[in-house]
Formats: sequence, C-alpha cells, structure tokens
Amino acid sequence: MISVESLTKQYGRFTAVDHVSFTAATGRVTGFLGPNGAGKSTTMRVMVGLTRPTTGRVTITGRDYRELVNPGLEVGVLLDASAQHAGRTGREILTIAQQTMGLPKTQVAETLARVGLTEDEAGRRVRDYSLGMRQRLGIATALIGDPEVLILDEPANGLDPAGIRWMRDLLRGFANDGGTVLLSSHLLHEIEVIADDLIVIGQGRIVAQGSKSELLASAGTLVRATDVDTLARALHEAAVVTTPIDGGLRVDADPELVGATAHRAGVVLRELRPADGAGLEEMFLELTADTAREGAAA
Ligand SMILES: Nc1ncnc2c1ncn2[C@@H]1O[C@H](COP(=O)(O)OP(=O)(O)OP(=O)(O)O)[C@@H](O)[C@H]1O
Repeated sequence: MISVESLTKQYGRFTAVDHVSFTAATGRVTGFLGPNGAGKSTTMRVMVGLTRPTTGRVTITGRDYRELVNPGLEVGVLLDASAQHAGRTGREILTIAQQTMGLPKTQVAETLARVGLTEDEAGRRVRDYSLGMRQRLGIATALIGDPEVLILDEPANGLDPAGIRWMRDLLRGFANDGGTVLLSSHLLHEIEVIADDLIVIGQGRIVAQGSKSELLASAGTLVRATDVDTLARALHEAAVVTTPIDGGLRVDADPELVGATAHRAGVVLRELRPADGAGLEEMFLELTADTAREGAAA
C-alpha cells in the first residue's frame, strides 16, 4: 500500500502540490490522472525520495522510501522511460539492475520475456528503441526485483492499443497477485482501461477520487438529436436539467423520460444512452481547459 498524507510541495512561492492525501491499495491498480502540470510527477518524485516534500509525507508499506535498504526489491519505479542510457543495450541495462540488486542472473532473461522484448531487441542499443520498447524496458527495470509495489509515471505513453492491452493484463496480474500499482497519465481514456481506482488531480489538488466504477457511474443520460435546441427547450419545460455536450446534451434524467419528451416534441434522436463517465470526462476537460487558459495567459 502507498499512503500519501497531506503532501505539499512548494517551489518558491509556487505550490505544485497542495495538501494531497490518498492511498493506493494493495491488490488494486490505482490511476493517478491529471492534465499536464497538475502535480503528478512531483508527487511521484516525493514518493521515491527524489524530491523532499515541503510538508506531509508518503509511506510505502508503512515506511519512507529512503528507509528501504534495497529499494528495488520492494518498489519498482519507472519515472522517465527516455532517461535510460542510450548507448547501452536493453540487456546491459537490465543486467546492471540485476547486479545492483544482487539478483540471480536468470532474472534478466525472465524479465525480458515477461515484458515481451525479444532476444534480438534486447541486444539493440536503447537509442534505436521505439518509445514503446523503451516503456517495456523501463517496466522490466521496475519489475526485475520482484517488488510488491509499482510506481509508474506515464507508462502507457507511446504504446499502441495492443501495447496498452498488454500492459493492462500485466498490471492486472501483478495486482491480482497481491501487488500495489500506482500509475499516472494525462489521458482519461488510457487510464480508464487499466485502473480499478482513480485519483484525479488538477492544479496541485485532488478533485475526485474513488473506484473507477463509482466515478464512471454518473447518473444521467447522453442524447444526440437532429434538433438539439428544441429538445433542450422541451426538457427544460419538463423541469429537467441539461448540460450541452458536443452535438447533444447530458441530461439529469433516465433515458426513458428523455425519449418520451423527444417523442412529444417531435424531435428525431440520433443517440440515446446512459451517460457512463460523461460526467467524469466533462470534469476532466474543464480541468484541462483551466490549465490551458492559465498556460496561455502566462
Ligand atoms: N523543480 C521545479 N521547480 C519549479 N517548478 C517546478 C519544478 N518541478 C515541477 N514544477 C512545477 O510544478 C507543477 C507540477 O509539475 P509536475 O511535473 O508534477 O506535473 P505533472 O502533473 O506531472 O505534469 P505532466 O503530465 O506534464 O508530466 C508544474 O507547474 C511545474 O512547472
């Protein structure tokens, strides 16, 4: 388990992380989601002792990362897949990790196989790796010590859909075996596929957290119609709250009521379904828009 307790990190007068508290539970894959600059990397760097918090603390299975004698055996970390030595081969990089952690030599080949890097690929220099191959190698370095906890910053970055599915299965298996996984992403759809629990951060603060099913099961209906304005008016007359979305509305009512209202108003529907996560997506887009505005103004 990873426990973040009222963590704050200030750079001068700028607060990058502001009283952030959450736990990543054992046996679960926890997604840490937020737009660029939200504070994800800063939080993860504090977790692994690379950045000192201004206040608050992080413990991993009850201890500070800096207290761990051979940390790679307890926590697998991938913070920046492109930070690997470009002139070394993948096998050399894993061999160094194996030696540093005092592991048997056989772990190198086993871990390469586990992340799907072939013998041929392991013999190539990292500078010739695709981004997806670098991510696999980074995950291999995190996994080689057979840790109980994984902390991965944007591990799906650069993976194609098959790669994302591969990683989902790998992390699912890791969590099912009793491991704890925390992974960050700035893409809702990417993390939605992989995570069981979600922590959403924006401008240094937690804005939502809970199980994925809780967060995605937002009540309401998503409707698209040829004449959205007429439908919106009819729904408002029925005292139903609507929020405009691209080409349609999110409606605080069940699909049956929306369908019946559209029928009475003579509006042709193009799509009518439960909103599944549309609320989360809207919230996330608002967060992203705020960040973009701030960036544009700066
Ligand atoms: N060493 C530093 N000095 C000053 N400001 C910093 C430093 N490191 C990070 N920041 C600022 O803290 C904020 C949070 O950055 P962080 O890298 O944690 O965000 P992030 O959520 O990981 O974003 P991304 O998805 O872009 O990686 C940003 O505004 C960033 O500019």
